[in-house]
Formats: sequence, structure tokens, C-alpha cells
Amino acid sequence: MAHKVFIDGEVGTTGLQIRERLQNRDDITLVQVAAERRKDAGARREALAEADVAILCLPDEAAKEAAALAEPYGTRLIDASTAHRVAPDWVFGFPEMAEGQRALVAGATRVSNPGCWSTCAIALIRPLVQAGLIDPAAPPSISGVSGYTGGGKAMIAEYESGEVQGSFLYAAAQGHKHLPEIMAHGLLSRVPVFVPSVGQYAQGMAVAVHLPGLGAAGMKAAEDALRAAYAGARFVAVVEASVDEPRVWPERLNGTNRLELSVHGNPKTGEAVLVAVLDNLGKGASGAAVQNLNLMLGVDEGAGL
Ligand SMILES: NC(=O)C1=CN([C@@H]2O[C@H](COP(=O)(O)OP(=O)(O)OC[C@H]3O[C@@H](n4cnc5c(N)ncnc54)[C@H](OP(=O)(O)O)[C@@H]3O)[C@@H](O)[C@H]2O)C=CC1
Ligand SMILES: CC(=O)N[C@@H](CCC(=O)OP(=O)(O)O)C(=O)O
Repeated sequence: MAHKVFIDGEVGTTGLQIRERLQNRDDITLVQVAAERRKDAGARREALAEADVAILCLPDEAAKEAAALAEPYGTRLIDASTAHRVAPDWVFGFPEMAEGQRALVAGATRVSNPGCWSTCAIALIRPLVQAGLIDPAAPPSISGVSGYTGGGKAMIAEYESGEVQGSFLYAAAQGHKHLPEIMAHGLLSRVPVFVPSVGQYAQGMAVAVHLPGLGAAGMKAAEDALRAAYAGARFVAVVEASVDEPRVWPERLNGTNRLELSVHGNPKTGEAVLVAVLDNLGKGASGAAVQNLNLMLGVDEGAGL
């Protein structure tokens, strides 16, 4: 029998992309609420009760409300928002992050999908902390660029109406909402400096983790640590630096569920940078949610991806 899946927030940026990935699958029946009733708590409660799994593609407060509405029915949840990413009773939905994480996701009732920035940062930082190449108390700074779809419907409207043009840095005041999850799952004891930016293009992300003084031997060790951490992973790969040299193109994995990592630097000076590229709407959001759903349903991890 088909699994019943409700996408709460189905007409938002992340929700629409998840629907596209699920709507033609024979093993899934979508439970739907009419678009005009999408914020009606009664209609959402009924859908949450009917579904086997609900994927929350909502602002944080609405995601917390949905989790409370679903509680009495035991509906399994995947939350795409920031609301539960460091909550102890939710499993962090980055299956490649650690040995055993895939099994935790598969068996979970509540899975919190990682943020797009944090997927990149954690993927690069965590294995290096574990290899002793990053001191958790002296974390590297992080920078990056995202397409404007990362800001959801509101930012898409700003760009596509012409109200906003150009690119900008943001969160320079060091309060970005992904910092807690980067610290917790990146195994850091001190918060890193993080300066993200938005470029004048729709979709795709590149992130750099800055490692001053890593040295030539450290660069080799970093690449070895990353390769060991993601050996056998289907959607995460370490690629040669040449793939991302001399320009890192944030759009190069668009339309995929892939995350690619590379190690760059100058062996003469020892200055190094780790780079991650993904589609913010793919492995950074909707693709990751579908991968987690597949694991929870016990089907091929890559179904529909
Ligand atoms: N865009 C991205 O790249 C990523 C987004 N995320 C996260 O996913 C979540 C969704 O983001 P995104 O899709 O970009 O956001 P959007 O603003 O594009 O979509 C959110 C949807 O939720 C609806 N909504 C708002 N409040 C409620 C409510 N109380 N009840 C029901 N529906 C509600 C909105 O309605 P309306 O149509 O009226 O606006 C909208 O359709 C957010 O938490 C975001 O942080 C995660 C990773 C990446
Ligand atoms: C470009 C842009 O604004 N991006 C969003 C993050 C998108 C994403 O990954 O995240 P959440 O799941 O945490 O919303 C931001 O930086 O706040």
C-alpha cells in the first residue's frame, strides 16, 4: 500500500520542489489541503492525522505549531525549518554526517532537515575536527554565496519583481540562524565567524571554510579525512580541486541532490580553503528531505532524486 505523505507548506519554495520529486511516485500518495486553506489549523490537523509522514516546509513558528498538532497522531515528521535542528529529541537529517546517522534517520519519528549553509559547513568541518586538523575552540571562519531562492518566496519576489538588484553580504552581525547547528554538529566549542552572501541568480550555493596556515601536509591530511568520511556515500563526494578552479561556480550542481567538497590552497604558503558546492533547493533542502523520507520509508535512498 502507498505511504501517505503530507507536505505542510506545499506551495512554498521548498514544498513545491518536494512535491515535484514525489508526485509521480507509485509508492506515495500525497495528502493535500486546498491552497486557500493552507494556513487553516483545522485542515492541517486533519491532514497531519491522515499522513504517515508529514514534511514541514514552513517558517519556524508554524513548524513548531505543526509538530504540536501532529503529536497526538504519532505522525512521523521531517522538518525543513530551523526550529528543531539542535533539539535533542529530533534526529539531524544529514545521513552522511556520521556512521550510524543513516540508521538513526531510518528509524526516527522526528527528523530535522539541515540548513543549506550548515550542510556545507558541517560536511567540511566535522571530519577535520575528528582528525585533529581543526581545533574546536578556534574554529575557521566561513563564507559563501547562495542564489536568492534560499530566502524563500519573499526574497524571490524581491528579485523577480526587480525591486532588488545586485548581490549582498548579510548576517555580518554574527547572528545567523544556522550557527547553533554548525556548532553542535560540526563538533565546535566556539562559534565560527560566518559571512554569507546572496548573488543575483536564482539557485545554487558555494561555501568556503578558511584554514590559514594549514600547510601542505595539512591539506593532504584534510583531503584524506574528507575522503574517508564520505567513502561510499552516494550523494556526497570529494572532488579534485581542479573541478572548482580557478572559479567556483555555485550553480554547477543545480537540479541534483549532490554535495561536492574540495580542498584548495597554496602549498608554498600553507594557506588553505575548503570548498563545498550544492543546490540550495536540492541537497540543501528539498532533495535532502526526500532522501530522508526514503530512508524513513525503507525504500531506495535515491528514489525520485
Ligand atoms: N529556500 C531554501 O533554500 C531553504 C528553505 N528552508 C526552510 O524551509 C522552510 C520553508 O522555506 P521556503 O520554502 O523557502 O519558504 P517560503 O516562504 O517559500 O514558503 C513557506 C510556505 O509556508 C506557508 N506558511 C507560512 N505560514 C504558515 C502557516 N502558519 N501555516 C501553513 N503554511 C504557512 C507560506 O504561505 P504563503 O504562500 O502564504 O507565503 C508558504 O507557502 C523555512 O523554514 C526555511 O527556513 C530550508 C532549506 C533551504
Ligand atoms: C539566501 C538566504 O537567505 N538563505 C537563508 C537560508 C536558507 C536555508 O538553508 O535555510 P533554512 O532552512 O535555515 O531556512 C538564510 O541565510 O537565512
